[in-house]
Amino acid sequence: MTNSQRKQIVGAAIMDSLQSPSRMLVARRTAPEQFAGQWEFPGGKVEPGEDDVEALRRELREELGVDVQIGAELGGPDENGWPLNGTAVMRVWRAVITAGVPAALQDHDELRWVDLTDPEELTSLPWIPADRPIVDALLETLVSVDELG
Ligand SMILES: Nc1nc2c([nH]c(=O)n2[C@H]2C[C@H](O)[C@@H](COP(=O)(O)OP(=O)(O)OP(=O)(O)O)O2)c(=O)[nH]1
Repeated sequence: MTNSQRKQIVGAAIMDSLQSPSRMLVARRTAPEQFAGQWEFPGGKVEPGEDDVEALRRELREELGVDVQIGAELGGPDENGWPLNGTAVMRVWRAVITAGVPAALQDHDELRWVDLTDPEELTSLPWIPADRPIVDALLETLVSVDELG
């Protein structure tokens, strides 16, 4: 399957700080049935004609009611990010909230700020299975920043 046939999804790892993150905002999906009750990075599909980052800003406004500053991308194994299934791939950026208080306005029934200093708080959540490698990669980057002091 070529890149143009794959659905491009964008997601945000919303943290309390881009420089020294200690908490991340995660969201529990309500639909479709196969994902309901599972945790994810807020975001969604890029619409035709939309830029990826623009799409992420729109999704975060619609779903959570927040504006964000977008930080560095968490690069995945694919040039378009992280493969989700046979037909979709997701780019993920670190982000911080610049306006608004996040609320589960659409697509989610719970939001949670998880403590990144206790990785188990993050890894013990029932994530969408395709997100597990992304969560692991994110935790790895936090460890390496820590080790560098
Ligand atoms: N937002 C998001 N979607 C994910 C993640 N992991 C994962 O497999 N997905 C899948 C679930 C969906 O099949 C797809 C995202 O579609 P979506 O339903 O959130 O997109 P959308 O808000 O634009 O939805 P819609 O317009 O179709 O209602 O990617 C993740 O961490 N975040």
